[in-house]
Amino acid sequence: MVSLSIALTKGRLEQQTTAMLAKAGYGVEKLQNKGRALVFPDTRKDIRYFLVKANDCITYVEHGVADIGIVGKDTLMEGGSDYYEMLDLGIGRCRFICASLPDHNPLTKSGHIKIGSKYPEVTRQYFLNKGKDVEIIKIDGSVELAPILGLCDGIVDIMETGTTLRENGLVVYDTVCPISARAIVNKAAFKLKRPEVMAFLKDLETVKEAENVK
Ligand SMILES: Nc1ncnc2c1ncn2[C@@H]1O[C@H](COP(=O)(O)OP(=O)(O)OP(=O)(O)O)[C@@H](O)[C@H]1O
Ligand SMILES: O=P(O)(O)OC[C@H]1O[C@H](OP(=O)(O)OP(=O)(O)O)[C@H](O)[C@@H]1O
Repeated sequence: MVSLSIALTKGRLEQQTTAMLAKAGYGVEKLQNKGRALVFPDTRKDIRYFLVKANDCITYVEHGVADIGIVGKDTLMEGGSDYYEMLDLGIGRCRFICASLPDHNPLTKSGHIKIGSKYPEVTRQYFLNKGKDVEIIKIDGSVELAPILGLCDGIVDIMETGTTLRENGLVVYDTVCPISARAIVNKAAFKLKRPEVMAFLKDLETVKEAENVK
């Protein structure tokens, strides 16, 4: 049996995660040159990686199929809690923002407001803390469209470069919180495979610190 199983989030985090693993000395060539395969043995260490959607990364870790998962803080904030969040990797940096059309600040609008988001729990918590009477409309993508078409008074979404908001004429009214990728660990694996888990996290932390020094 392999010593560690690691679930990696596919998509935007994939390339930065594999680059970090390569810098840490892991054998991720198969991940870097993949076709449609989903499971990848490390070519140097007793590790296997698999690529999953962000929400599924948490599920695999919670069920112990993955000992470790690499996933965005946005996904962790939205659901699941049966794992240990061990390390901020400092990659996949972006932020949650509240945005809308110019002169349509949902934060200063009185009474009932409608907010569109892919992240209903993050949105609920954010507006609850602000004491607003909010109705959340769950949207699965192209969230910026919703206030433009009048579906809602504003959105809570991820912003990285700001290009999507700008090109759609929306403005940021507030930053909810910063986001970056985290390493999460299965609770049983943390006890039963502690030396392997800690060695892996230490290797990634060393790369993160070296990058910060640059
Ligand atoms: N500009 C960005 N937009 C969205 N996510 C980003 C961005 N920059 C970094 N991320 C991080 O990358 C993770 C994966 O995002 P990605 O868009 O690839 O997958 P997704 O949210 O499942 O979307 P899709 O359903 O389009 O595949 C996010 O959860 C977030 O932590
Ligand atoms: O600030 P920017 O650099 O423009 O990035 C932010 C955009 O990227 C994400 O969408 P994504 O591309 O994942 O597509 P989606 O709308 O289908 O979620 C996010 O929801 C924003 O729309």
